[in-house]
Amino acid sequence: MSPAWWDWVASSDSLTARLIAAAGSRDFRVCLLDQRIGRPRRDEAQALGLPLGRHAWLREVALSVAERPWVVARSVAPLAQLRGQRLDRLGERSLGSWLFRQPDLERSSIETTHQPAPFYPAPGPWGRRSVFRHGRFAVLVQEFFLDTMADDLRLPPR
Ligand SMILES: C=C(O[C@@H]1C=C(C(=O)O)C=C[C@H]1O)C(=O)O
Repeated sequence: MSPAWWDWVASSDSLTARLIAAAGSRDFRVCLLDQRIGRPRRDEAQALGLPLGRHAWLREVALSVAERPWVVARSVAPLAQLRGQRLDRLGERSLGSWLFRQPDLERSSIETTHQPAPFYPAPGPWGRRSVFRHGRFAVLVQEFFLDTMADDLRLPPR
């Protein structure tokens, strides 16, 4: 992995904050693609230790700069621990804006992939996923960096 991509893919602080900084004077927006209660994919359920077939909160967004999607993300949270967080009201506020306010937030190690986002038909060099935990709450966050971001920031191919 090139150092330029390592700075993005391996970063453990807020991706939203990094994208806003990289956007400079260009508009940044969280575009809500889908948010519902549904069944996670097998790999998502396994990452969360969730029994197969169990329902979860699913959220898909595109993090866009000047109307161009740079990152698409899909987050999965088991329903049982979703008491009181009211994440269904997030709308187009970043999930990170809530997560990184939690004082005891923990993040698992970050796994990477070259596979494109299964929920969004756009190519990109890297994807990553990690599990955030706050008390009993857990959310799997999967983020896919797109070629549009590489082009706009003149990042290397990988
Ligand atoms: C976890 C973060 O939140 C970002 C925002 C998301 C959302 O609004 O659904 C999902 C994944 C992240 O890219 C972050 O900013 O690091």
